[in-house]
This record gives sequence, C-alpha cells and structure tokens, in this order.
Amino acid sequence: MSTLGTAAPPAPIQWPDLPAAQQPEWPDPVALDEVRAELASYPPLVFAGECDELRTQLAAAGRGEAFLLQGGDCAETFAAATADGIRRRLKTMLQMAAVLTYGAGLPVVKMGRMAGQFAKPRSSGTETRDGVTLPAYRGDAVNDYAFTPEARIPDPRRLLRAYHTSSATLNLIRAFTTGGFADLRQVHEWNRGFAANAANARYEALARDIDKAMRFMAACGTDFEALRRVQFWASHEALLLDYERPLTRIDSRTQTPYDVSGHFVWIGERSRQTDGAHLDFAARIRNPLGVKLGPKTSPDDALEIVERLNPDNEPGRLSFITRMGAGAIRDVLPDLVRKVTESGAAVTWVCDPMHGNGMTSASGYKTRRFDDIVDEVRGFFEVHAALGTVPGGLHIELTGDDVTECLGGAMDIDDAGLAHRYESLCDPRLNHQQSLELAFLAAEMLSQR
Ligand SMILES: O=C[C@H](O)[C@H](O)COP(=O)(O)O
Ligand SMILES: C=C(OP(=O)(O)O)C(=O)O
Ligand SMILES: [Mn+2]
Repeated sequence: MSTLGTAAPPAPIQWPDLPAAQQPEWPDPVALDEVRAELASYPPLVFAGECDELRTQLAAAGRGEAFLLQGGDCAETFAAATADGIRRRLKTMLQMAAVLTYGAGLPVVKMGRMAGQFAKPRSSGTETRDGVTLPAYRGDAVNDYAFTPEARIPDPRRLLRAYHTSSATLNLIRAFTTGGFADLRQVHEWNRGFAANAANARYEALARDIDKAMRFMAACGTDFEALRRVQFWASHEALLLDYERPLTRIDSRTQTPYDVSGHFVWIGERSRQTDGAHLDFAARIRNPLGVKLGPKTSPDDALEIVERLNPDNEPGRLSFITRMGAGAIRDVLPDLVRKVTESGAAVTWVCDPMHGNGMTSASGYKTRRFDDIVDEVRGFFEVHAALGTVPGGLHIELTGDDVTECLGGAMDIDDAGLAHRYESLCDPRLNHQQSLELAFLAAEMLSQR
C-alpha cells in the first residue's frame, strides 16, 4: 500500500502549565476551546523561511551593517484596519526609513507593529470612571473599548477577528510594498513635501542632501526599478498565549516550531518573568525575538534571558528593546550593555524611546513629550558610542494620522491641543509629522557617528 501523502501530522506541541502574566479571564471555557481549535486549523500568516531571512537581517543590524525601524500603533484596532489607515501607517514608515537609510548609510530593516498588535498588558486589571469600575480594555483581540459591562467582557471569538484582520492587513502591506507604492522616488517626493513646509525648516539641509543623492543616483543610471519593491516585516507582542500557541506550527523544512502569527514577536516588560509561560513560549519558537527591558533590569536578568532564549548565541535571534526613559538611559543602559557584551552574547540592541517616557498631562491625558523621546534616542546613541557597541534600531509607537497624542514637535502640540484629536485606545503615538521629525533627527545623529 502506498504511504504517499499519508505521513502522520507532527504531534501537537505540549505546552507546560506555567504562570502566565496578563492573560484575560475568559468567562466561557467551551467557547475558548472552540476558538483555539479553529485558530489551529487556519493557514499561517507568515512563512518560516521569511522569519529566517529576517533573523539574518537583524543579525546584520546587530553588527552595525543594517538598522532596524520598528513602528506602529500601541494598540491596533479592528476599526482602523482600513485601506486608508494601513496605507498612511505604511507611508509614514517608508518615509522614515528613507531618511534613516540616508543618515545611517545602511539598509533599513522595516518592521511594522502591525498585523497582530491587538492585545495589551495593563497596569491595572480594572478601570474606574465616575465611580464605576469595569475590567480594563486589553486590546481588540480581548474586549471592546466602550465603557459598558458587556463591552468589557473578554470574548475569545475576538481572537478569530484578530487573525482575520491581521491577514487582511498583511495582505495589503504585501500588495503595497511589492506593487509600486513603496517606490523610492515616490517616497522621496513625499519627504520633499514634508521638508518644504516652513515648520520643518530645521530639516531643510538634510532634505537637500538627500535630494542631491537622489539626483546623483538618477544621473548614474541607478536601476530604480529594483527600488520599487521593499521588504516589510510584521511584528507584535506575543502576549495572548491562547492566540500564539494555536498559531505555532512545525515547519516542514526543519521540523521545528515557528509562531506563524508574525515574522517577529516580542515579550513585553510585564510578562518576561524567567519562570513564566511567555519566556518558555519564546524559547520554543524559532522566530527572531525581542524582549523589552525597562530601567529596573539588572545585568543578571538580561544574561538569564540570553541564556534562556539564545543558548546557541545565534546572531539575530534576540533583540533587546530597551525602554529606560530619557532621565535614566544614560545611567542604566551602560552597565547592561557592557555586561551583556562582555559575556560574548550576540544581541541586537534596539531603543524604544516611548515606554519609559509616559506621563499624565495637567488636563489628564496619558501623553509623552516629543523632546523626551528624542532625548532617549540621543542617549541610546551616546551610550553605544561610548562603549563601542552597536545601536541596532528604533522601536516607535506611531500612526500615519494627524493625531494629537504626544506633546511638542514642530507643530508644538500643547496640553490644550491634546484634546483636539486624541484617538489612541492605549498609549500616545507620534503623529505623521512628529514621526518624520524624529526620523530626521535620528538620521542626523546616525550620520554624525
Ligand atoms: O503599551 C504598553 C502598556 O500596555 C501600556 O503602557 C499600559 O498602559 P496602562 O498603564 O494604561 O495600563
Ligand atoms: C506594552 C508595551 O511595552 P512594554 O512591554 O515595554 O511596557 C508596548 O510595546 O506597547
Ligand atoms: Mn504601548
């Protein structure tokens, strides 16, 4: 009897029962089981071979031969997954990447906090408004933002919608980035528009240099057709184990597990306990990984994470995404980087200048100062320059829209201005303009290295 095509499917992965931080309390276990089974039957969103290629590119970033730009919403929403919304976020990222490519003189690895960033860890499990206390909003994959008891009940069927929304988002990103939308000439024209605005005179010199470089390339007969397509990677925080585990599959090429919900996943500051389920999950999958490190991280914590997640010391496997705060980075980062480097660990160092700089404005908005964000990026470059180590990239919460969520920038958004268009359901994002300003400033810092 022929056994062609009848090979037994790989045995399902057995996940150990470990404490898992920040998981929703799903009220209906039967519905949850059905959802997990359904997710397990869905096709992968990404191919394991793509994850391997990204690992190679992140290794290059770790050596200073490329630079990572990772950015997108704090919390993606189902409602914002429209053609226009996705296009504007992608456009912002492409514009930033073009400026950084010039500043760094290096290829920029472009990665969205997109197509999967639907779950949030929270400081508190509840939210109180006007004396009414309800479960906290944990992202569209878990519950609804509306402040009613019904809306805030975790509903596992939202995990299915998170998958389908991720699928549609990634499909459009792939179409845009291979179909001509990412053409460098077009991206450059958009950036010329930004620099032509009087408010951005500060960036004129750099914009002029880039313009000259473009004309030089054209005069040399550069094959611009080859610059019509870009690679764009999808990433999100691997927070909800009921989503990530069913989407973890055995790769047929290597017989090893990959989380096929995104190319790159990271473990957040609030769920990276060394004896917890998230680090165990990350250790088992072959995707390139990020781990967020806050200002209280000790060098021993970092070394333990290296040991757990990258015992073979594979370059590109592990990125440390530091989020220290502008006031702390110059004090806290050096010891961490020095000790990790002395251990011989190959790590790609990435700066998240957002999550250590949160504050509440006088009028009560959760916000961040643009200047603090810039200062943390500057501190990140300074620390790595002083140690002779490599600043590998930036991790930014941003949107392509003209929201008013972060204070400052060339438009000088003030506290009163925050109310004008504050739309984030979780953390404040740089708007389109502020994102480009940050890219220009970071490009200047990179070009001065
Ligand atoms: O995105 C990061 C966290 O989820 C967020 O900062 C937590 O915010 P909270 O303190 O409002 O819960
Ligand atoms: C939750 C986040 O960050 P952190 O884990 O660094 O707090 C985030 O990136 O939105
Ligand atoms: Mn956030």
